[in-house]
Amino acid sequence: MRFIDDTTTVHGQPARSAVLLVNLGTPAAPTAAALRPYLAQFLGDPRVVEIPKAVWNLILYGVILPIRAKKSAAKYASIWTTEGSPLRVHTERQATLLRGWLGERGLDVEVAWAMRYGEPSIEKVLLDLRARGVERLLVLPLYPQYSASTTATAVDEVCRLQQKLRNQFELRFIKHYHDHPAYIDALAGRLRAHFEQHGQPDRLVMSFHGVPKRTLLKGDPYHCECLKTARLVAERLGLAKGSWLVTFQSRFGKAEWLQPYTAPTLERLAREGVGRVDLFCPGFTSDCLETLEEIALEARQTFLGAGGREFNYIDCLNDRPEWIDALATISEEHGAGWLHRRADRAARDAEAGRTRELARAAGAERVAD
Ligand SMILES: C=CC1=C(C)c2cc3[nH]c(cc4nc(cc5[nH]c(cc1n2)c(C)c5CCC(=O)O)C(CCC(=O)O)=C4C)c(C)c3C=C
Ligand SMILES: [Fe+2]
Ligand SMILES: [Fe+2]
Repeated sequence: MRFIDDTTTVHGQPARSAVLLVNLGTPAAPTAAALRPYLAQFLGDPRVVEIPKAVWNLILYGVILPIRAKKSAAKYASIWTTEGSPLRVHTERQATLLRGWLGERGLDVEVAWAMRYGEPSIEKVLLDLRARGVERLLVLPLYPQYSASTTATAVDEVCRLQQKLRNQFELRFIKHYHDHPAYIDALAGRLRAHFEQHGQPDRLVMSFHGVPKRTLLKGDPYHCECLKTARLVAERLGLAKGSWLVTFQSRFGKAEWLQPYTAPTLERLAREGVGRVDLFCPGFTSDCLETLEEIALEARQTFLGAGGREFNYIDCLNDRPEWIDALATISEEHGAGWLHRRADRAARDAEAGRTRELARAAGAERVAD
């Protein structure tokens, strides 16, 4: 048996740590050709669509992909930037900034980022970290609320690769941080800044990505975690009861998803005479197709078209300092006493030197230079 790290593992590298940010993934280009493989991988994941493979593959390849690839490509084209897909741009920026923040806290860690679907794949990034001597890996999915369709599949994928490594990582996973004070503070800070600039709306809508309702009935805690996040944010800001509500967006397929749905709720609010709605998506840590197109463009039209007077979309946390600080705090807490620190770097380097000598003496072929 040949393990996939057999060509990358070397002896005598200083032990290193890394934080791996994992996000959902995004197509490489806003075209139907790029959407097809991305959607096929995403919607072909049995954690995402829980329909028996034989049946689902017929529907996916026969009906969904031919239509959706084209439709979604047009939507992506409407939000694409000169730097690429917003989700990718924000995720990369978060990783770069987080590395600096962790360094300031005395940690000696790399920060890598990977996508569950598309590129850079978890496989590619893990092998790269392996080759560079990363030993301890803290996996931080960029989903504050745990769901089987997002967090669990990212964990599955890391574990699938771990099975293929001769020299495995020492792993820690962050399951969720939907109620972590640093995350709640970052959300509250984002909203406070918005209200200071624009005043208070008649209604604040906090819209989360939906999931099929049956996953809640089967025990997925996602719904409860979304509600808790929203309640804690409202409490932190002292929002009056009735001035805010939670909705769920991005429904896919015909089955019932978590309710209330975002778009029909906006229509109802407009019909009831609510003049100004501000909409925030606390579960999305980066702006992406689902916020920039579905909410900032489409939902706005829905609300205004139904008679609403003013609709303000509030940007996600993206690269806001409070958010990067929260990511640093969450990483530091989960990696306490475990993630390597700058202070012991020299000792680790010296130790690696001794290991190299012994490996050479034992005739090991691959030794770090
Ligand atoms: C059965 C289908 C889907 C489930 C379940 C689902 C859960 C889920 N998704 C996110 C976050 C994001 N989803 C995004 C895009 C997206 N989601 C689905 C379907 C399901 N999501 C599709 C088909 C797509 C692709 C676009 C489209 O064709 O509509 C994105 C944006 C990606 C981007 O490139 O910008 C995010 C982010 C969560 C958090 C979640 C469950 C909790
Ligand atoms: Fe989604
Ligand atoms: Fe959508």
